[in-house]
Amino acid sequence: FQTGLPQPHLANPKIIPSTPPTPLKFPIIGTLPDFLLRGGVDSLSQIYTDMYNEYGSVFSLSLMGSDQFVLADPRVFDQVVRSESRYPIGGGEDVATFTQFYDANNLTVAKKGSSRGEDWKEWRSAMDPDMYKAWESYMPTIAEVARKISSVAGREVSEAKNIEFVDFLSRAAFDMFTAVMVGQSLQTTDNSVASPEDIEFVKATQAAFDVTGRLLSNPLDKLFGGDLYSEFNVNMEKTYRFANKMNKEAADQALQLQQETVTTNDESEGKCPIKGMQNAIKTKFSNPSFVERLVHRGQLSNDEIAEIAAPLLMAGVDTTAYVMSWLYLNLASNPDAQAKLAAELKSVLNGADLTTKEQMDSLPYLKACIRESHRLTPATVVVVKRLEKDIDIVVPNVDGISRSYHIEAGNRICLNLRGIPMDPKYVTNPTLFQPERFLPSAIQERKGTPSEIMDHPAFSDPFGRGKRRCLGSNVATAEIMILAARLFQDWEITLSKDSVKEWKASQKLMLKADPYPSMDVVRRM
Ligand code: HEM
Repeated sequence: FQTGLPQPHLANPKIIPSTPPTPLKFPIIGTLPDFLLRGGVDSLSQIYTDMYNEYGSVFSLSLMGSDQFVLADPRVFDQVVRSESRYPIGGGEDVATFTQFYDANNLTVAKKGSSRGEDWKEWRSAMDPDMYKAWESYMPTIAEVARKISSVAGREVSEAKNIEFVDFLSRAAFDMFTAVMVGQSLQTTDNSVASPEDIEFVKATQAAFDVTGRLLSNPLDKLFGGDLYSEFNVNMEKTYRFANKMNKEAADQALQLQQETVTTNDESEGKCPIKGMQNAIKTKFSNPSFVERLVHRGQLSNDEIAEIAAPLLMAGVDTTAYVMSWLYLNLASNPDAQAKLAAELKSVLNGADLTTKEQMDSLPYLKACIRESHRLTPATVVVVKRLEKDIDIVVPNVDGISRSYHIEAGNRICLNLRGIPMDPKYVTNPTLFQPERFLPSAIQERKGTPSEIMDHPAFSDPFGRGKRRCLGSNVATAEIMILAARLFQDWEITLSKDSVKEWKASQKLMLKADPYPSMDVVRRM
């Protein structure tokens, strides 16, 4: 790799059409034997590092009919992102458990989110304003929930030992996201108030999510996973029913309130409905929830708003929990980094909640911890794009020669998050958790050097690239930062003395430390 890569095009005679190196490939099972020999899904992280070390910047693998073309360089990967049409294919389309459930239950609006073409575009345009763009407005709500979560963390995890810290994080993700969605938190982190029905809801959602992960990532479960499909359906049904009811009640309430307010204002505003509506929104909904915003926007019916609850919860809760689980594991394993973070939080927030973007921007060490956690322990090993049309990918100047690779529509192109980010040529001491490498001064220092590649946006977060980038990326980032800002101001989070000392990154729907060590949550002095 070189910095400032030239960007040759295919007419350049120095570009050699090539095929990517790949392990021995068999009919139907593809490169599965090599994959299993390298350790299979339980060694996924290591496999992508090992293959990068063995094959270099480009290689391919093929698991049970699913071909992957794996790139190390984000600038090369961006050729795929730049070639996206108006309607790129999203990852959701491959999640068969969900799409089959939507089909079987005739859930047309939910299905649109993981489809493509105009259906997806219409769905995404209905969601974007109130989720992707309005993220900042949810910060105070999230901060209020984070405060409640933090107030019971020590009791629930360490004193009463009601719950392991990693499960506490999952429930925290639930509490925060339901508050964004319907305006009030389910408070599943607090055993003294959580209803058994709510806890059941969390468990069913996690179970559906985990089964989906096994079916998606384990090529053997894909073949022999009949029972897993029925396990998925049982849990998904529970989740769907609960989430649907939660959203429908919130939407109906919002609509009723809106109608009442409009009527009241009609009387005082001489029956001007627009003025009445504006007043309704100003007075009754000074900080509306996502569902209330959708109701006010009037693009979707209340039944449609209810239908999207389960898919969004599925997409938004456990994903956030997985990412947080690595962040807290890294900070518990590196007490010095945690102490520096606590010092930054104290000096910037001085006990206050994190409620504004300006505060967020004044917490460079917290941002660096999140960024470094994503480098060292990403929740997924690759960023994936499925091709809508054939493409010729040009990989410039490997061995002094540029190569082009013709990849056909329908195949997957991946950016390897375990290649360059773990390569000592680009990152010093890559196996260590060192947030300092992502402080603004360090980023500035590596400008113009080969290591600058680490600061490419495709490496910077786990939310994907291009038009199908995660709908909830901004809200999830806010949730992660706000909760960390609260918990690390209030508590010291450490690995329990008798806890396991080693774990591996095991593949569920995303990677999770397995076994996840026990943690203690002790009041910070
Ligand atoms: C840290 C937490 C999260 C991670 C790591 C994550 C990851 C991702 C990734 C990688 C994609 C892109 C898939 C693709 O390229 O097709 C995606 C899409 C999506 N995410 Fe997230 N996500 C997170 C949180 C959330 C939240 C909170 C929501 C709730 C709104 C959400 C809703 C979605 C939806 C609806 C899509 C599909 C977007 C589309 O196809 O247009 N995610 N997510």
